[in-house]
Amino acid sequence: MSTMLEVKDLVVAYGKIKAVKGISFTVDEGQVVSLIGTNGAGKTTTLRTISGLLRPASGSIRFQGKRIDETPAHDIVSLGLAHSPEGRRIFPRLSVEQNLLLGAFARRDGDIKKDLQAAYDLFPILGERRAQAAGTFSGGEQQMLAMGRAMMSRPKLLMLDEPSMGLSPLMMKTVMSTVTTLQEQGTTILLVEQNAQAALKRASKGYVLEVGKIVLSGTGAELLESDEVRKAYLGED
Ligand SMILES: Nc1ncnc2c1ncn2[C@@H]1O[C@H](COP(=O)(O)OP(=O)(O)OP(=O)(O)O)[C@@H](O)[C@H]1O
Repeated sequence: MSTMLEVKDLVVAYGKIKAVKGISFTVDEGQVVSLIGTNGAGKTTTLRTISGLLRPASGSIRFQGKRIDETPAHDIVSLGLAHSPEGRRIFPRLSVEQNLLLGAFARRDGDIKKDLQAAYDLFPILGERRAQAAGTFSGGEQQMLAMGRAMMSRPKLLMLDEPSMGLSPLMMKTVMSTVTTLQEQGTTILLVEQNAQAALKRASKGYVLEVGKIVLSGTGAELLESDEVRKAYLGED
């Protein structure tokens, strides 16, 4: 299995405050890798840095062997790395379809219609409501839209920032089972979650982030069984 993403000794700071304090991890092709941690652990900061929206203070990020830590964000999308952000960040006044098309901005080929259909196959509600203003969608529907939009760039690696946040258990199940579907279709996934159970169940590999440092790693199953994870993240005594 080849390494798709390699993050090495990554440090990210906001002014004098270090939010990420020297983390290293890898994502292999075809895997779902989960990064879990509580509020403020540095999960979003890590994803935003990989996407090129923030610059590291030190360390390196390689995507398919190529360093990307100085590459502009739009070029990173073109290389095949997409980010579905926390809080979804959809465009509320635009229609569902217009939002999806924005996800294809970096594409130059002519298959965009086919990919729209693939997004509608993945989440039928997006197709049924393609002309509806996205701002009128529920939280779960907006999450589906954000994932569909990220898939429109045909990513090799999809990064999902807390897709389960604020969703009903049923909606969460739908969104999470899509993670498995996308993996089966050949997409590699880096999943950031506070919901350790949902994220680790699906993960080939997981990392636990605490105040900017990786404190534990292992297979998803190993982490779900570990006492530390059970106590801190699954609320067990
Ligand atoms: N723009 C910013 N300016 C200053 N500090 C920031 C900024 N964004 C995040 N931080 C700080 O960096 C740390 C890591 O934040 P980050 O959002 O990466 O955590 P997180 O693990 O994604 O948390 P959450 O699950 O709450 O989203 C926190 O202490 C946060 O307050």
